[in-house]
Amino acid sequence: MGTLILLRHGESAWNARQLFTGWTDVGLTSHGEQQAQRCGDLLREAGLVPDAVHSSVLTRAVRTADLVAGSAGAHRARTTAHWRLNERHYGALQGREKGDVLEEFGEQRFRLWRRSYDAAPPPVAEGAPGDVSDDPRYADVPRSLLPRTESLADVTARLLPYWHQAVVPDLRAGRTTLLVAHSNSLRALVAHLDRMSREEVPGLNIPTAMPLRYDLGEDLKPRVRGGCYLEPAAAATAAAEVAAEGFRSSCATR
Ligand SMILES: O=C(O)[C@H](O)COP(=O)(O)O
Repeated sequence: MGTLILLRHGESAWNARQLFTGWTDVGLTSHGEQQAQRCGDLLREAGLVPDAVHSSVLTRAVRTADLVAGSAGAHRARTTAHWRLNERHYGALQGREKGDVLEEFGEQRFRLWRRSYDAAPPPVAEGAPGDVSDDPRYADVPRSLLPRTESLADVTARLLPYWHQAVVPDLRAGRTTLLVAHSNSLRALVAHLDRMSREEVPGLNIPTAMPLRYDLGEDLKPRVRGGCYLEPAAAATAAAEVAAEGFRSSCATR
């Protein structure tokens, strides 16, 4: 089996402002671009130059994948972008500041919407910003499959067909396979690979631009549960920062 590298895109313009993003198509900040290039360097130094690259269709992931492949020297890698790897559709929360949502709805609801397995935020209304049914980028996707909100369970259900049909064959062919996606599409995949219980899922946070290596057996079971970050200490710090998003310190200024 080839090695799997999971990577959340570099910092996006809306990550920097702590806005719920979901399917909103925002670009990387210059810091995010640098992070992506550095990830490519890390992969090259670790001997993990990708043979195959999969990303979502959202610009922040596509751009990250390009930058990583470029700096890793993966010039012959086959790259594919697919909507099934997109971020979770964050429904009516898209565009809202995380701290404001926490303040308005309280911690319990905020945590439920953000980190539970089953709960979905309120959907966007038909035709409202965030409704992608008329977006030409998704013209080939049956309308019934295009979400207006999603729980992590919904993300898992739409992601797994792509995982089995497109990513697993690369791994079985022995390819080093880079999958560039998002906070919640990666949480869905990690929870699936690690066979996480519902109770474990809320504690899982994926930092931006931290390559996470998985070596899987023929049965697709990870050899090391949770995988191995190439930079474990930095990844743990960054994951704790992700978990704390929305919770403003008492001396924060707005
Ligand atoms: O879509 C988003 O808002 C970001 O990708 C992060 O999502 P998170 O708050 O669930 O980590």
